[in-house]
Amino acid sequence: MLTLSQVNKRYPTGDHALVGIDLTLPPGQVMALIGPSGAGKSTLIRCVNRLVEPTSGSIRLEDTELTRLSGGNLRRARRSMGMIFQEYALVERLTVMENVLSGRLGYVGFWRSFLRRYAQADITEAFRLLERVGLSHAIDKRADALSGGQRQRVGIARALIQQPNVLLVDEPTASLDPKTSRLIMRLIRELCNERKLAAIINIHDVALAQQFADRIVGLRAGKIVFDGTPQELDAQALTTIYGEEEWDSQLNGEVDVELDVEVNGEAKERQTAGQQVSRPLSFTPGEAI
Ligand SMILES: Nc1ncnc2c1ncn2[C@@H]1O[C@H](COP(=O)(O)OP(=O)(O)OP(=O)(O)O)[C@@H](O)[C@H]1O
Repeated sequence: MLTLSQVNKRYPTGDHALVGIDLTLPPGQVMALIGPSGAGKSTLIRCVNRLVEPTSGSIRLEDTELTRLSGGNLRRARRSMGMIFQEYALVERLTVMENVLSGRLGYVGFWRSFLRRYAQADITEAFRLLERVGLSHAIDKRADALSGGQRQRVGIARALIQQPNVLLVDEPTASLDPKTSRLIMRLIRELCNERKLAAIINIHDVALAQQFADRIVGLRAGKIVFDGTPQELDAQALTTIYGEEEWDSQLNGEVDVELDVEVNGEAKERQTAGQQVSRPLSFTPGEAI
């Protein structure tokens, strides 16, 4: 169980990025964190693993108060939080297998870590995870030879080999095409189910959040303004989170597509075509407004 109580973050610049955040994440729950650019989503995730220092408040993971930890205790606590990043954060010149095994570095002693010597059990687990994420054919490939979707699969396997209690996922699909984005979100969802693993996923794509999360939390200007199920995220809730927009037409799956049609290679005519799309519609409010 992860519990945030009255968490505030004020950056030295004066930006009040988080304002009195109260949030409890039960075991096994997959929570999507949505909200406009600058709402504080990344700050919230980074306060949990202390990449960003909260200004005040309490963050507890199981029985451990994370905000008071330092040194070795903080390192040990971080092992129980798997991070998956938008930019993958792989070591480019290392192979897929080596990148996954690097998730174990927090567990091995200094010399083993320095020499990158891993226990046989870790290597066996890395093979198993790579098979699970569909990369068993690519274990010897260098990270810089992988596609975006493959890189994110490596990032997922590396986070899981830590045996975390919670996954902190920061815009996992931001650099991926729509189909790969869905595959990655489905994979994260399935792995959380299989391992009864809780996750906070910072994501801009509302449709993906609705499809793959158990719960959606909406942030606006550092405050929680929505906390509910994917079904409860209606046009009114989206307006509260993102501001006025024609959410109903988007949620009902009808969009007007304006087409620029070239006639004889020269004159341009503007046409509007009503297009029916099946739910959930993939739209990204951060980009749309
Ligand atoms: N290192 C920093 N120093 C100063 N201000 C910061 C820093 N990081 C973030 N902020 C500010 O804190 C607020 C929240 O930013 P944050 O990146 O957490 O939002 P976000 O919801 O993740 O945005 P996005 O969706 O664009 O990534 C913004 O006003 C931002 O300018």
